[in-house]
Amino acid sequence: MDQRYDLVVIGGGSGGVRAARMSATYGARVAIIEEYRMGGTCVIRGCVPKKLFAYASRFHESFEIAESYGWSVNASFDWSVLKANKDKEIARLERAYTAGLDGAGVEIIKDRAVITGPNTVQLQQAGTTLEAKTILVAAGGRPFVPDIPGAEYGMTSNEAFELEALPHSILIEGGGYIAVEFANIFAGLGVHVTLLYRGDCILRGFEDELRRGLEDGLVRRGIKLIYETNLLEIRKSGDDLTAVFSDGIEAPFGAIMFGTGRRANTEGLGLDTVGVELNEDGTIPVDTYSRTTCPSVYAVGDITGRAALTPVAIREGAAFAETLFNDNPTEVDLSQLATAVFADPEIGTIGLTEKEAATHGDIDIYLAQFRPMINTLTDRTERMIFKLITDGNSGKVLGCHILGPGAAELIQLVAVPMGMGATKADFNRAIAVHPTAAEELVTFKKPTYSYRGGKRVG
Ligand SMILES: Cc1cc2nc3c(=O)[nH]c(=O)nc-3n(C[C@H](O)[C@H](O)[C@H](O)COP(=O)(O)OP(=O)(O)OC[C@H]3O[C@@H](n4cnc5c(N)ncnc54)[C@H](O)[C@@H]3O)c2cc1C
Ligand SMILES: NC(=O)c1ccc[n+]([C@@H]2O[C@H](COP(=O)([O-])OP(=O)(O)OC[C@H]3O[C@@H](n4cnc5c(N)ncnc54)[C@H](O)[C@@H]3O)[C@@H](O)[C@H]2O)c1
Repeated sequence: MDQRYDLVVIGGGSGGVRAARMSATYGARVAIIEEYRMGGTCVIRGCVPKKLFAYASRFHESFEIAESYGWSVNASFDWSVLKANKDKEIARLERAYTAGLDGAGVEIIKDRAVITGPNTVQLQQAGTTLEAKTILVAAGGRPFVPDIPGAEYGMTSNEAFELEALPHSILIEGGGYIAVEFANIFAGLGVHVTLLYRGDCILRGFEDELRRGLEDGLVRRGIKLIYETNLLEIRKSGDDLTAVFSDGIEAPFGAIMFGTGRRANTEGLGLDTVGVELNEDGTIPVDTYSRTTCPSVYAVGDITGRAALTPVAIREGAAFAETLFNDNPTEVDLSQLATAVFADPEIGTIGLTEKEAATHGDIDIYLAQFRPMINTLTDRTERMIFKLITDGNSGKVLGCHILGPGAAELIQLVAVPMGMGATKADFNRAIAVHPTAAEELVTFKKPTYSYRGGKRVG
């Protein structure tokens, strides 16, 4: 076999697959190397199975509301059915990803790759070496587990997707996306959940009202929150695990999960042999064309530490292929990123938070908090939140933050006018769709309050 390629891609996840497929479509001879399953984190043990589990966990709430609308529901839940159906769907997606690469003429290699030179990649099992004009590193990341005694008894999101049975209770450490989303999933499926976070409120960096609103939602769903505390040790005690906390308290749980962040898969990849510099956290610094410090080596996706989101990895992979194999230099603009937290209630967010915007000049804040209509026949007091942040002079929308049902879908659409530089007047030109929650975005008459000269007024 002739093993010389225009491009060798390391990692068959969101970024690598998109780059490989597009580059091959533009006529490049491409090989992609994947050591685990084609599709990577998002498809196999990230966004997709997580969202399927989130759907499963939400039926519980719907059944509760249903009674206020006259329905009687006698429901039970079987984890093994959900797990089997999830596995089937993930296997289908994996086949679809493989077929897409095949169809584009990409050579798929199942092995572990190590870079051995600026133009060579070694396959660890096969023991052979591939030659490539360009190497694209799209090897993603893996869960980070704090180094504490008994950490091996805990699990991460990887194992949470493969559980044979649900635990009776779970302690989840962390206050970010994964910890919060999994706390919701497990609670919605009937597990007693405790969320342990070292800070003073979940989702640091998100808009304050949304953090507090989601926190209320978690508590309402029976999730116990422990703040400003760390997990110091895990001990096995019979079928359970004992958690030892930094305040000296010990408590038993059916399972313990770490949602304590992720690290780039740069270790043992041979990057040092070709002079690719790394950031302190192990990610690969790249320029706006995804170039590393070695001219023949590029990097996209989570491994670059830009933004660990699937659509970002895909956009970076596509821009790489455009630049190198379609003679169309394309930079990736990550200045306005919409993102969602698939919890209950849901968060959708884009642009500057109030705190960030207030340091940029005069701004106006439009804030609405109300019970979503579906709750009105129920005794649920939970509120929906819409916050728009606009430039005090031009009216340009700088940030939009939504908490409540459908927030992820809503923020996707808000991202379009915001990308076009829309102002509040542009939003107001749209006639409301009634009765909807999102009509708030086009019917705000005047700011709820403002900042002038960095000080809050009104
Ligand atoms: C639980 C969870 C939920 C998530 N939910 C969302 C969400 O809802 N929305 C969202 O946008 N993002 C979400 N993400 C993030 C998203 O999954 C990642 O941003 C995305 O998968 C990154 O793609 P990537 O191509 O950079 O890397 P990956 O998808 O991680 O792919 C890297 C691949 O490289 C392989 N690999 C690594 N080293 C080697 C080697 N040496 N040789 C061969 N192969 C190698 C790995 O096996 C892996 O398949 C979630 C992540 C997790 C963990
Ligand atoms: N809905 C989505 O789009 C989605 C969902 C899941 C993951 N993701 C992506 O994956 C990335 C990783 O998610 P994540 O939740 O693992 O990371 P994260 O950075 O969002 O959260 C990590 C949490 O762990 C805590 N932590 C870190 N080190 C710790 C330690 N030593 N001890 C105790 N606590 C510690 C942090 O304070 C933080 O609260 C996210 O940043 C996001 O980009 C996105």
